[in-house]
Amino acid sequence: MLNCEQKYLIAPSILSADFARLGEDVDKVLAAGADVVHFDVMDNHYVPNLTIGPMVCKALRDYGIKAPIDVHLMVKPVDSLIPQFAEAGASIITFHPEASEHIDRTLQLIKDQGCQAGLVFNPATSLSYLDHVMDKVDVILLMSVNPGFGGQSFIPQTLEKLREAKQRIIDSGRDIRLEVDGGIKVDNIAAAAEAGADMFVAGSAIFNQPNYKSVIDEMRQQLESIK
Ligand SMILES: O=C(CO)[C@@H](O)[C@H](O)COP(=O)(O)O
Ligand SMILES: [Fe+2]
Repeated sequence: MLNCEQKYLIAPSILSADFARLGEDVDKVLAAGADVVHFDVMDNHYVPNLTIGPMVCKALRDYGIKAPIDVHLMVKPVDSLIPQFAEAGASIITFHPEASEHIDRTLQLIKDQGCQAGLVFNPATSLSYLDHVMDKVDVILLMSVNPGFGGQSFIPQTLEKLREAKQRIIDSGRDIRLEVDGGIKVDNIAAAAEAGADMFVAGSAIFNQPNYKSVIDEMRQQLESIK
């Protein structure tokens, strides 16, 4: 599960990792200081790309990965995959509200499986989906790109949406993580944090550099600067 004590969490997206050596690469990024493994699941239906499923999540656990695994489901329908990911060792499962016929039921299903639950908002998806389910949400994930691919550019309007989501979290009085995903780099992570984010997904910014530790250290320095 997520470490609630730690103010900011860095979650490398393994979409940009070396799939031929996935266990080693995930070990390497965790040893470099990452907190959470962000695991992007795409079905070539809800999004135009096809990635990895529960077997790969289980393989990472069997390999010895102990860090929280944050499963970002970009699939439709979602419910049938939830027990499979919980069984495979997922810690957090998030899904897009447009991909579920019954959002409250899907959130409850995730929690019943012993995982933390979250909703994911595309750039043009309204936060009003949160209106009646704040009590069931552990994580709110705002996409700062359209889902489907790594390596896209951060959409600046996300900053205003992060502020709105943060206000909703404050108003709820609950301890909810605010995650941002897409185009996060050393030069914009502080702006996302200032707008309210406290969990940062970064794929290409970390895995496309030879020294993961230096990127993660620079990201933490940026976050330190706004404390
Ligand atoms: O969910 C997604 C894309 O749909 C993300 O998790 C990306 O994989 C992040 O990659 P970068 O934008 O950081 O390269
Ligand atoms: Fe993601």
